Amino acid sequence: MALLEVKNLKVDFATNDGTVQAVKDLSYTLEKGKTLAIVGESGSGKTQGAFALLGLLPKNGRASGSVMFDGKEILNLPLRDIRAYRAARIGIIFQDPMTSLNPYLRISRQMTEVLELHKGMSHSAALAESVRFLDAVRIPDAKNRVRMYPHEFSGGMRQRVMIAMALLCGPELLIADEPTTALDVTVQAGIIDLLVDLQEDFGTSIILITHDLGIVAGTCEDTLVMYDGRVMEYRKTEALFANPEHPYTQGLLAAVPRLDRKVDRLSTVSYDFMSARGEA
Ligand SMILES: Nc1ncnc2c1ncn2[C@@H]1O[C@H](COP(=O)(O)OP(=O)(O)OP(=O)(O)O)[C@@H](O)[C@H]1O
Repeated sequence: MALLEVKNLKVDFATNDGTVQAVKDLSYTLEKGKTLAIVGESGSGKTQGAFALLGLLPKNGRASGSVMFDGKEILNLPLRDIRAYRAARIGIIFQDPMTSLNPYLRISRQMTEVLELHKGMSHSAALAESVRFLDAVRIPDAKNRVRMYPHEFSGGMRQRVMIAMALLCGPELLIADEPTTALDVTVQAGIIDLLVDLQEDFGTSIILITHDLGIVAGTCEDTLVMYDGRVMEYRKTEALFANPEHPYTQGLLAAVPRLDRKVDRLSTVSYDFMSARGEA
């Protein structure tokens, strides 16, 4: 059974000028432990299509269609029911870590609260677990840094903290919405590499939302290309890169560093990543 099955998802927004159809028809399937990239230009409906799964749409938004998670319909569940899925079974990381991190609370407090609430852990066990997760996302000196406030971390480190928080309760699915867009290129490579490693270690399924096809190759098994709220192309990433069928995908690929230079690009990324390990 698939972990996530999205069928004919639609998202509409009521505005003063009428209805905006942000997502017109979105269907895909994600198996356990697999990684799917959802790619498309700004405004194509990637984010709202993911927010709809978790009941995170803005107030004027309405979703219809079907979202089966682990065999159960979760679309439009009452808030208290969908909250049981958020964090515990489905984690989300945003482009800007400060969307999820409270600037006024130490990281330790923010992480331990989640574990105490969702896992019923004692404070000392939750603190030890928080340090373990900060270690897992390669925050040096996690034992001491856990006491810091978000602003005391660099952008790349804050993104790592948010990944640690999203993984804390062992979610089966992690939705990463443009997780590296705000970061510079070397730090981006480190974060993507980290996600791939964590996916292997924790067996978490990942949906990676991005406008950048360049970070998808070598990261995600499947790629779904969205344009104007619809699926343009949905295939194995390798096949899509080798032979893009849809003219829109061909255009997106043309905007990525040239395919015939792919090997150069990848080796540059891995080189950058080595130096990025000591980053931030
Ligand atoms: N609250 C809202 N009211 C009306 N329209 C909205 C609202 N939120 C989003 N939209 C519209 O929905 C469409 C899809 O937005 P969405 O954020 O999903 O795009 P995206 O592909 O994720 O783009 P980006 O990469 O810029 O985040 C856009 O046209 C956007 O203007």
